[in-house]
Amino acid sequence: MAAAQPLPTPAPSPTAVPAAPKGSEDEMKMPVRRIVPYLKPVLPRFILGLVMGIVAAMFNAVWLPACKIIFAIVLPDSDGPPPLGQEFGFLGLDLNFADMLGLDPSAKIGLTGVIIAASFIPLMLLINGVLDYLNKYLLAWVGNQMLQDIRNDVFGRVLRQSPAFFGGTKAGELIQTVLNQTAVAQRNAVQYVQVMTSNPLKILVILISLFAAHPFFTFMSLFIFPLCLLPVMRLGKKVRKSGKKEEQMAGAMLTAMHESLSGIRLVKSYAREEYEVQRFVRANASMSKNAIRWQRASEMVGPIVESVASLGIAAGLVYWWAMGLKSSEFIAVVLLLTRIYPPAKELSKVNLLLQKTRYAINNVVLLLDREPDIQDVPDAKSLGRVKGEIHFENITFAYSKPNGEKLDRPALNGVDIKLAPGRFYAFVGPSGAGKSTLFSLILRFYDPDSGRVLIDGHDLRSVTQNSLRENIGIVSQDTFLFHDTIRENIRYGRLDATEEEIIAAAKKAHAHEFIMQIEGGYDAVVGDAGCNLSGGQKQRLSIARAVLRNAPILLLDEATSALDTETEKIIQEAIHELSEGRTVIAIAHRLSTILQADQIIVMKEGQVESSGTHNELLKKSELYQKLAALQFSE
Ligand SMILES: Nc1ncnc2c1ncn2[C@@H]1O[C@H](COP(=O)(O)OP(=O)(O)OP(=O)(O)O)[C@@H](O)[C@H]1O
Repeated sequence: MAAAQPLPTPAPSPTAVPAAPKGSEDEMKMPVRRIVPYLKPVLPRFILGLVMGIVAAMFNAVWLPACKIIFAIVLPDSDGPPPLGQEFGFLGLDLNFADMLGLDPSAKIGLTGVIIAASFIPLMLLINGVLDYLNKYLLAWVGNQMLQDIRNDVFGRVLRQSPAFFGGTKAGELIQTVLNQTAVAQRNAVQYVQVMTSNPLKILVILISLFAAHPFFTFMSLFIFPLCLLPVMRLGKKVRKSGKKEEQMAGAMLTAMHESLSGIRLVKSYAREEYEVQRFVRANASMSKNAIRWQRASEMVGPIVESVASLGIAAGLVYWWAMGLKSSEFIAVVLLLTRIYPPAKELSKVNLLLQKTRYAINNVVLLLDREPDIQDVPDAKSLGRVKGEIHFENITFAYSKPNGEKLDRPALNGVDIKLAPGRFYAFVGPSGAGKSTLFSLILRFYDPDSGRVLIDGHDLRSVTQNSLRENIGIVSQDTFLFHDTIRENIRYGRLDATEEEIIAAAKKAHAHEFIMQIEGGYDAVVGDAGCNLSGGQKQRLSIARAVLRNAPILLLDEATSALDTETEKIIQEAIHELSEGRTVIAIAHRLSTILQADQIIVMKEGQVESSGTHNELLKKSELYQKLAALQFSE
C-alpha cells in the first residue's frame, strides 16, 4: 500500500471537483434515484414503518365517535335523557347503550361505569402512542442503516480518488461530508419521511370525521389552516440559505481544525496558535449564527401555527353558542381539533427541513458519484510479480488546472528511458525538472498525455492499479506513520506478515535495535504522524515497511536528505541491503548518496539532459558538472 507514504506530494489538483455542489438551492433536486438502492435492503422495515404511520393516522377516525360516547356517559346533559338511554350517532345509526346492553334506559351509571368509560381515553392515547412510536422507531432504524451504508460507500469512493483530487480538495471538507452531511441528510430525511407519511393523513382523517359530524364548523376551520402556512412560507424563504451556509461553515471549521492539528509543528514553531484559533473561531461563529437563524425560524413555526389555529377554537365557541349545541360534544370536538396541531406544526416545518436535506444529500451524492480520474480498464489484467524493467516510452505529460484544462508547459516532454531490472538508477536535476512526476507516472497517479509507461513490457493502462502498486515499494523523506504500534506501522507494508517477518524486516532496516530500546518495543505506540520518533528512526521504520513489502521496484525519494552523517550512514546501509535484486529509482539532490548508482539520469525542464555513471557525466554533462561543483565544493 504505497499510498501510506505521501509521495509524491500532490500539488494543486488538475481535475479536482469542489466537494460542495454548485448552483442555488432552486436548481438542486432531490437525487431520489441515487438513494433508492440504499433503501432496497431495508425495504420490509421501511414499509412496516410506513404502515404503522398510516394506521396511527387512521386511528384518529375512532376519536370523535369514541369521545362522544365517553362524554355522553360521563357528562350527561342535565335536562337530557339519562346516560344509558342517550342516543348517539355511529356510522349513520342512532344507538344507545341501554338497547345495546339490554338494560333499563333510566338506570344511572355508577362510579365503576364512569371509570371504565374514562379509562378509554388513556387507552386510546396509548394505542396511538404505540403506533406513533413504531412508525418513528422503524423509520429511524431504516435511516440509520442507510446512513451506515452510504457513509461506507462515500468514504470508499473518496479513498479511490486519484491524488489529483486530494490536491484540490480540503481534507476538512471531505471529513465534513463523510461524517456530518451524511448524518444531517439522514436525520432530516427520516424526519421528512415520518412527517410526510402519517401527518397529512392524520389531518385528513380528523378533518373528515369532524366534517361528518359538523360540516359547517369544519368548513370554517379549513379556511383558517391555510392562514398558518403564509407566515411559515415567509420564514422558509428568509432562512433558505442559512442551512446551506451552516453546513459550509462546519466544513470550514473542520478544515481549520484538521490543518492546524496536522501542521501542529509549523503552527507551534511560528507561534501561530492565536491565528489558528481565530480562524476556527470565525468559522465556528458563522456556523452558529446560521444554525441559530435556522433554529429560530424552525421554533417560530410552532407558536405561529398554534396561535392561528386557535382562532378555530374561538370561532367554534361562538358557533356552539349560536347553535345551542351540547357541551359534551364541544369538548369532544375541541379535543380532536387539538390533535390536528402537532401534525400540522410538523408538516409546516417540512419546507425548512427539505432545504437542509437537499443540500446535504446533494453534497453526499456528488462525492458518491465522482468517478476517479484514474480507473482500471474493464478487462485490466493482474500484473503478477514483475522482474522490474521500466520503460518510459516517449512520454509527454502536463498537469491540469483546477478547471481541468491542461497547463501550457508540460512537466515532462518527450522522455524516453529504459531501466533494466535489478539495477540502481538515480534521477538528478534542478527543482521542477520533472523527477517526482516520473514517480507519479510509475505509480499511475496520472496517465501520460502521449507515450506509454511499460513495466516488463505491460502498458500500465492495461493492468490493475492494485497489482501494479503491489510491485512497488517506497521510501520517502516525509515518512508517514499511523497513530498505532510500531509493529502495525511496519506491518502496513504487508498486512499478512508474521511477527518473525516483521522483526526480520526491522533488523534488515537497522531499526530493531532502537525499537528494543524504546519502552514497549514493538508494542510502543507512535504518536500522530510519528511525532515521538526522530527523523532517522521514522525513516528506518519506513524502510522496514518497504523490506516487508518485498516489491521488485523500489522508489527512493530523497531518503537521506534530512539526517546527520551517522544516521545517514546507517540508513544508506539499510537502503543498500534493501536495494539488492530490485530495480531502484532514487531521486537525489545530494550527489554523494548516489555515486554508486548504475546509471544517473540528469533531468532538465522535463527532458532527459544526459545519462551515464558519475564519472561519465562529469565528462559529458555541463549541468551535472555544475551540480557536482556546487555540492562537492561545500
Ligand atoms: N500537481 C501539480 N500541478 C501542477 N503543476 C505541477 C504539479 N506537480 C508538479 N508540477 C509542476 O511540474 C513540474 C515538474 O515538477 P516535479 O515535482 O516533477 O519536479 P521535481 O524535479 O521533482 O522538483 P523537486 O526536485 O523540486 O521536487 C514543475 O514545474 C512543477 O511546478
